[in-house]
Amino acid sequence: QTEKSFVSLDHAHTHNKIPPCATCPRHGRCVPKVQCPAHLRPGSYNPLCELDGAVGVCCFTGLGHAAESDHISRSSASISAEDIKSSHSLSEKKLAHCMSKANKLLEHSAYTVLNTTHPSYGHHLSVATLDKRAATLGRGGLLNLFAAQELKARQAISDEDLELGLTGHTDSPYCPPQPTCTAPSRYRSVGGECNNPLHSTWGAVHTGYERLLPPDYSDGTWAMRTAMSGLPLPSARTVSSTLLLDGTFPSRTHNLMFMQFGQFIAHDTSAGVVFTNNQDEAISCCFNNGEDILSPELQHFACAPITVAPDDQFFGTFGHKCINFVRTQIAPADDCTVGYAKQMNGATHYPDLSHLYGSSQQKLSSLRAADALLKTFNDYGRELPPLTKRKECMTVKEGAACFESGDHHGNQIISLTVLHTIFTREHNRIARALYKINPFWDEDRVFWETRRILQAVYQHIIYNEWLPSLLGPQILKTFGLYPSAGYSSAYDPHVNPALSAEFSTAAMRFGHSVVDGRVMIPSPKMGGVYETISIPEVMFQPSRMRLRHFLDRLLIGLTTQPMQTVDPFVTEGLTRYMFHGGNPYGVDLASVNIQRGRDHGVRSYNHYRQLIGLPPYLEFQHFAPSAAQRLAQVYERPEDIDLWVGGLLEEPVDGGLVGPTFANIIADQFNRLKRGDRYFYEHGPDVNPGGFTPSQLEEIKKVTLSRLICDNNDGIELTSQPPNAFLRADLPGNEPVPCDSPRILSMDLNLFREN
Ligand code: HEM
Ligand SMILES: [Ca+2]
Repeated sequence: QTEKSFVSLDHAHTHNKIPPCATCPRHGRCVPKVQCPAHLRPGSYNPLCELDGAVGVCCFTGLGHAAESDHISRSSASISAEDIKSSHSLSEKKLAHCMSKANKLLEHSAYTVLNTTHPSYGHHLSVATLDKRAATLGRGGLLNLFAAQELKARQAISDEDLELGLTGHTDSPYCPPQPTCTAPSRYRSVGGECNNPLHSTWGAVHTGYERLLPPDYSDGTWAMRTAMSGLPLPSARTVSSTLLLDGTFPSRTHNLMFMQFGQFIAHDTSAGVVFTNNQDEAISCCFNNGEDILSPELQHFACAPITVAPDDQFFGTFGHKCINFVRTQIAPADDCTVGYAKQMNGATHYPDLSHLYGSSQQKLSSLRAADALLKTFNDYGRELPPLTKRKECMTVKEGAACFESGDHHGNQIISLTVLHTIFTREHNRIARALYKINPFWDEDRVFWETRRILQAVYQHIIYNEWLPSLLGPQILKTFGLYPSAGYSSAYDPHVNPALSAEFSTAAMRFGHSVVDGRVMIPSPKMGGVYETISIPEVMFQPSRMRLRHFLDRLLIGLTTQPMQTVDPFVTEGLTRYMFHGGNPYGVDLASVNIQRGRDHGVRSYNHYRQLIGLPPYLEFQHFAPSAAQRLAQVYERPEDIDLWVGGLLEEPVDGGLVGPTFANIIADQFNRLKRGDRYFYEHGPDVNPGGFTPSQLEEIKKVTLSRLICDNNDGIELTSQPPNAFLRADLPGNEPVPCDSPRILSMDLNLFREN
């Protein structure tokens, strides 16, 4: 009874027609609820307010979890020097113990190292980094975490302080090196440092994901989430196989290019870095390729294998009881404080094409060619990304091609490799043009100017084309995501742009639901379909890129073929056969997503409903009847439901593709990636050291993804494009037009002539 009345009360609160106050008292700011976690805290004072046609809350704490008064009264609470000293020495001991155990495991490599022919190796390739710096920082992150655990055990930090992040005066044993930021640079740094002059590491590579709500670790610091009852949660595989079935529901409006560009953005902004063993090899947590869970003595401390039930309809038939899963490394806090675990992002958080240019100077140098160009592989006149010598592909076939990229997973699926190709070619196209326009510029100048322009073009495509067709008009307005007429005045140096754990482990993974298990390769000249590819055949196997007609045909296919709708249906290409290579089974991405959310301590779905101002679902019956029964079959209580699962079950918001919970989490993220990025393309020279002139900005804003496709295809079969590259080509008004049509504008690079 009490629970029910809480729901209806909350409902009334959300749907108040006229918010009680239009302006906030006491210098509070009116923000969307998702950006003010304090409004959920008992006793917190956050009156409602009007926000561009939506209801927001007056916020006094910003994105911090703690209420205003907590900060003032408790952040200065000091912990005794004695406690800090012993926490440091104990954490050193604990780390040494972990490392020595990990070293011992090397002696049992037949069990503890993942076989490179196993499907999970493809998963490993997707989430490991080759950057040596990550390992050093990851070790520091662990050391600091162990210190926090020790302080908690001694009750020197209370559970609540830990949860609210009130450890500001607690020195950590490891302090990450700080970048030195000299005079503001006209160009974004490669690793994302020095964007914000006051917080030089905000948004930089190898820093932690932030969170919208305090974590739900079962020990308060790092242990995987458990059920409300304290029992283990249902196996991620059981949730996946019961709730996330295969099914084909093509979108009536959006095409596969929308899906593919989404993954492209995801890889730019998010690349969780998993632990590797002490020789940088892939860790195996399963026995004999999945026959069973590895015995605890042989498990690496970062193992969190997914249990497969014996009656599993798919993996059970192979006698599997285990899906490999390795946890994400922890990033040390840049202000040298201890606290709960924040996972490490191996990409720069900004959408800055770090997956094209790399997130380190070293990587960038390896990708650069002479004359300000990016290296390419000239395949009989067709420019492809450079071939890689690293073992990055899942095939050993003679003549197989595999390509380099700024990150390490440009080959994950061939349609992604296609976008890497288009952006590599666009870089080289712009660089060649700038050389002609500014013949006195040196090579470096041309390179960095080209990168600056291409990053702007790409951000414009995200904010002008991709987001609007994802989120619907109301959310775009509320979160200020529409491009402006001229410069934007949104920059706010107090906004941390870092990705949220909720965005990267759940909301942005809506994309896994829109993947189609089959990609049609049309045959434009003959009409009809030339080939239908089952997607696992082209994961880490991009050799078809070398076929003369392939790129053009796939580009046409991606704009023609509908994507799948956002719903609880995920193709078997991802849930059964992903990365199968030569094996009859692959990895289940849906269970990996669920396990990753638990690994990152993401709270359960209901917490985020409340965060965005919706009533929690306290009974399974609150969900659609088809889902309710299945949910009740696997979860003990509705309060246990994983965020990614709950989000996929929602009906889309008006004019958008995802439900309100994902829409708010995604909108918050892109709002912070705009307001918290000094180099955001629309920010003028008053704040942006790389700001464009008004007329240059006007040119940049003419560019669409269709323009990029028109300018960088092979010209063999592709001569026209739908004006909106993310909508189906058979949608009235979006029929393909010739590439020189005024409906697909070009930017005039002459505006970039230096006088
Ligand atoms: C096209 C086929 C795709 C494949 C094979 C694929 C595969 C994967 C894999 C293996 C991971 C790592 C999972 C983990 O260990 O946590 C991942 C992560 C992720 N995927 Fe996908 N994905 C695909 C498409 C997409 C799309 C279309 C989107 C978005 C629109 C997307 C968004 C993400 C995000 C945000 C992550 C988290 C990245 C990180 O921080 O590690 N993916 N995907
Ligand atoms: Ca980036």
